[in-house]
Amino acid sequence: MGMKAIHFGGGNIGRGFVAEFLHTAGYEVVFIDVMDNIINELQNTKSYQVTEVSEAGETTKTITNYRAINSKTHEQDVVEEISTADIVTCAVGPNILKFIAPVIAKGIDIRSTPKPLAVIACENAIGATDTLRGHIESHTDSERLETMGERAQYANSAIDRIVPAQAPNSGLNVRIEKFYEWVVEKGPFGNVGHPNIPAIHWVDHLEPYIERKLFTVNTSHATAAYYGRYAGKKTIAEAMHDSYIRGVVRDVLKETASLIIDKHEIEAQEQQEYVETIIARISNPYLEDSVERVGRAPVRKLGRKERFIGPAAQLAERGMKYDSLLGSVEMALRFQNVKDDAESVELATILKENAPADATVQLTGLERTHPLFSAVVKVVDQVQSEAKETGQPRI
Ligand SMILES: NC(=O)C1=CN([C@@H]2O[C@H](COP(=O)(O)OP(=O)(O)OC[C@H]3O[C@@H](n4cnc5c(N)ncnc54)[C@H](O)[C@@H]3O)[C@@H](O)[C@H]2O)C=CC1
Ligand SMILES: O=P(O)(O)OC[C@H]1O[C@](O)(CO)[C@@H](O)[C@@H]1O
Repeated sequence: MGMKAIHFGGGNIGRGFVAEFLHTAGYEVVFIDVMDNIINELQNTKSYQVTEVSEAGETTKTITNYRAINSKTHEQDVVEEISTADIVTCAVGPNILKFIAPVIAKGIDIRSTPKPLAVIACENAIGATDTLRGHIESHTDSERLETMGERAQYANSAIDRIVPAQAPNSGLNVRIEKFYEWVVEKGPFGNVGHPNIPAIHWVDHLEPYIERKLFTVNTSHATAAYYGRYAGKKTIAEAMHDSYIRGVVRDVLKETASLIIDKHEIEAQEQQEYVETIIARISNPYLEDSVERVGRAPVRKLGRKERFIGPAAQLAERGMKYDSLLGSVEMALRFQNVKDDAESVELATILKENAPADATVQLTGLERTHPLFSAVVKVVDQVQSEAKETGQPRI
């Protein structure tokens, strides 16, 4: 029998990144989603196209050999597919992991195949597979936990590829950048060995890769989005074309680079080259990526281990400079009441209903005794005061 991958989330990264590389590696991909339109399209087509766009032109790949199941309406089918699969991946968003865990737990529990299932969460978050595993284990009978390792192995990953929102008439087809990076820890697979997926870079220690990625790509991208929206820019490319915003992004990246070089002993020259690649990537005018997509979910992005507070906290602990990152935090706090973004409404409510220190704790999870805490409280206070004066954040 051929290899089978179950992939949760038939969205942009699901179709344009994970499924592409699973398909190339020879897997049949079974997409699981909760959106009727995506499931229907996947069920009613035999192929879709992934087009890489860059100044060098366009390259198109055709993805075939997939099926799709709606987990909202056909949960038992999903459980059975998981029980005979080789790998489970997901790209649903870090906040959704808890919702997909129960069905994965049921599928793992009834497995009787000799090889354990490989589970790899593909989200923009540190330790996303660990988070998913925690939810799966909490939906597994305690007496079954001891033997879980015979049925499933869990590996964290870092994924990087810019997949903007797609044009409304594009159906399943996805336009993406050429660049990609998929790094996964290999230790958890032990003697069983990791899955054979050529696109994956297997490493012993993931932390340097995921921190470098999150604190360079995502920090700079989100900084451009929040400053860009504040300045009335529509796309990230437009924001990066603005010399002031470009300068701010560079200043922020100097701070995160100093952490990455100091903590992970990455050579300064290597980090500088990485930074230049990322600035070129996020400035790509062919991607038409909106500031709202890249800024989406500001509450998650202001989190303790996330792209701003994560590096700023570590810099503060080391007595190093972090004030440009605070500028990004300030702009993120102004991403309030944005259309179709529930977290931007939640952000506005939290800022409205709480004193600065309480709002800081609630949003960032920073400990009140942390060396970064008072600096963030000041920024929160500043944004709240503007709203009190004008009825809304300055924008
Ligand atoms: N778009 C990008 O450039 C990148 C995104 N990522 C990460 O990949 C993840 C997905 O992002 P996108 O693909 O851009 O988002 P998306 O919104 O295009 O796709 C998410 C998909 O998950 C589905 N979904 C939601 N709840 C579900 C559930 N309970 N069960 C099954 N499916 C469910 C949605 O219907 C949607 O199709 C996020 O964690 C994001 O941070 C990482 C790198 C790049
Ligand atoms: O939901 P998030 O964390 O913004 O994830 C999507 C982000 O990931 C990236 O693709 C980088 O890998 C950004 O382009 C994009 O904004």
